[in-house]
Amino acid sequence: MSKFEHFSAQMAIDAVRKAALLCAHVRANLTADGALAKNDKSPVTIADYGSQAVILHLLQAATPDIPVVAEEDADALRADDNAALRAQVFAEVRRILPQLGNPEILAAIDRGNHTGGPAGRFWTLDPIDGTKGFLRNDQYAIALALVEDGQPVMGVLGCPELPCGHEATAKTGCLLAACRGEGAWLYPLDAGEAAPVKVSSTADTALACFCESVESGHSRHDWSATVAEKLGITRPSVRMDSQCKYASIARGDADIYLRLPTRPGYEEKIWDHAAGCLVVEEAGGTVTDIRGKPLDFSAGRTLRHNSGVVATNGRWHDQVIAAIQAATPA
Ligand SMILES: Nc1ncnc2c1ncn2[C@@H]1O[C@H](COP(=O)(O)O)[C@@H](OP(=O)(O)O)[C@H]1O
Ligand SMILES: [Mg+2]
Ligand SMILES: [Mg+2]
Ligand SMILES: [Mg+2]
Repeated sequence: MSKFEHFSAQMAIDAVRKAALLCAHVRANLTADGALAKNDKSPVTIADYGSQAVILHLLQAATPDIPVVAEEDADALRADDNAALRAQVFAEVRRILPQLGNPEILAAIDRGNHTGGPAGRFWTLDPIDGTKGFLRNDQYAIALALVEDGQPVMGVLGCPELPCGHEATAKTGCLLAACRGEGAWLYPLDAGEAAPVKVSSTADTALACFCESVESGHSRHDWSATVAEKLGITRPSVRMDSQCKYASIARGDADIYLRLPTRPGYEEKIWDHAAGCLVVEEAGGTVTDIRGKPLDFSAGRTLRHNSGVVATNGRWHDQVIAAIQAATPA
């Protein structure tokens, strides 16, 4: 791995940790006026904006020439109607980066407008993945990846509500990081030593544990139930918000992650998958779309050449793809 990648991985981990502090503080104090509905009706909160401001400011300082594809922009925050929410975003960001002025915070959020594409390097950020989970006090993730010539080469997943291990004493909050060709690593979210992670070695699909979105609007639960039946899986699915599902596959907690399209034409967003996909691949797993095609991060802000997502421990990925195809709803 190049010196640049080592440097950018350390910096990305540090940026995600800082954003996680902001998210935890917002969540502990969140009220109904801390969220807005975007044009597509999906929610966005003080913490989504704050996390994006913190990370994009730090990326600008460290890698000023690398553009960013991020989920949010500051348009709604600038509206007169949202003055109270805007003030809360400013206050939360300054708890983490006290020197930042209001215009710099808005400018940092707006740095995420790159179009992506096949050539060169860009960052992609989901400041909070699983905003609906965040609002429900369930799982959420902060996902940052570096994409080079259409391939994720470094990825960091901050998972503030995911326990760091299986022991009863395990701390809540972990972070997974991967660089292409270097494996995947698990860190405590706050600070501490890294340990390598590996996908499960479950050899029989019937014994697999599968996970999917909590939201039936994001992944078809009836379709996945039929797939599970075809694979002989008897355990019910584990429903979990956010890229914590990728973290679960990478750590071997679950064996299959199914994201089955709810409607034709929905294009998955690159920030919803880049970091998670690399972490799973580097932990030894396989990630494709529902037809078995690799995810194509070179097509812009979305995965428009793909449909849905399937991540597994890699042992019987083709069998899972075949079951999905055989169970395609009418
Ligand atoms: N119809 C749809 N199909 C698939 N994903 C969708 C979707 N509508 C929204 N999403 C994405 O689902 C993500 C959450 O995934 P999950 O259900 O696994 O928690 C959202 O990320 P955000 O929460 O960052 O907006 C959003 O980008
Ligand atoms: Mg969103
Ligand atoms: Mg997301
Ligand atoms: Mg998001």
